[in-house]
Amino acid sequence: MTTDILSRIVEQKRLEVSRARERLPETELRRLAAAPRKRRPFYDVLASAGPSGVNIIAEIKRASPSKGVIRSRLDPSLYARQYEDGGADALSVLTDASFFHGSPADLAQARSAVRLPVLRKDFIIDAYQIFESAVMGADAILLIVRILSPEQLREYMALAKDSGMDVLVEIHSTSELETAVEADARLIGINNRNLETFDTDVGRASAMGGMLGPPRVAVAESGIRNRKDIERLTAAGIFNFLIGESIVRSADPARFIRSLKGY
Ligand SMILES: O=C(O)c1ccccc1NCC(=O)[C@H](O)[C@H](O)COP(=O)(O)O
Repeated sequence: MTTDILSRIVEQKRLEVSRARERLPETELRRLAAAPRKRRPFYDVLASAGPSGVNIIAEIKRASPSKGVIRSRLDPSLYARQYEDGGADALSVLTDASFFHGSPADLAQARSAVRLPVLRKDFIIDAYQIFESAVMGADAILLIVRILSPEQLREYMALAKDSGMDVLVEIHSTSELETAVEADARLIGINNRNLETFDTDVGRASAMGGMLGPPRVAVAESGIRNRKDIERLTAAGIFNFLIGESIVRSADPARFIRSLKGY
């Protein structure tokens, strides 16, 4: 059942976008997206390591295709505040409802509770979703190389930039890394999760992290469980970490984030 998870997610997104277009035409959404909004810098925060030498993007994640429900009764404002108290440098919020039980409201609530920049984590396959992200108040969006053509990747990066949002470009392989570099992505997320088996292997990010240098900044994503994983990756030159499940499952997220940062 896992083999085709990304195709199933993409198929569902196509349906959702076409329904959303019926409710709110793209011309109207674009008009709303053009309204000036103050965005918080995402790339700038992650471009250099803070005093701990480690930046954590802490994720609000209720459920996932690989693990089912992780934490159903999750108050996004409360979690966001705990993440900020623990020293998280940015937030990631899953807004997909069908597979991750998230919502745009989760993003809005989390963002309004803290001063951290917020990444909208979703599966963007249509320009409509970029305007949606801008209206939602996202400071950055995720673009996944595997589900976009190189032309779409460039176009969506430009649209995000026009709306003042940063972009995290996600890759799973060296050939996708080439596509990201050709599109001139500055923030590149190396996903440790194998989407066929759902296994995670931090060795994937540690192998590819060394291939990136300034102004390109690497973010290790998925399967990071403890300080030991972080140390392994910092030794490979990576200092940004996007972490969901292990933070959400911990009894004390603030304390857990401190421990990830080595405090
Ligand atoms: O988390 C999943 O099961 C998953 C399955 C298919 C596509 C994407 C998936 N996750 C999205 C993410 O990118 C993660 O939430 C993020 O990297 C954090 O991962 P983790 O720390 O392992 O929760």
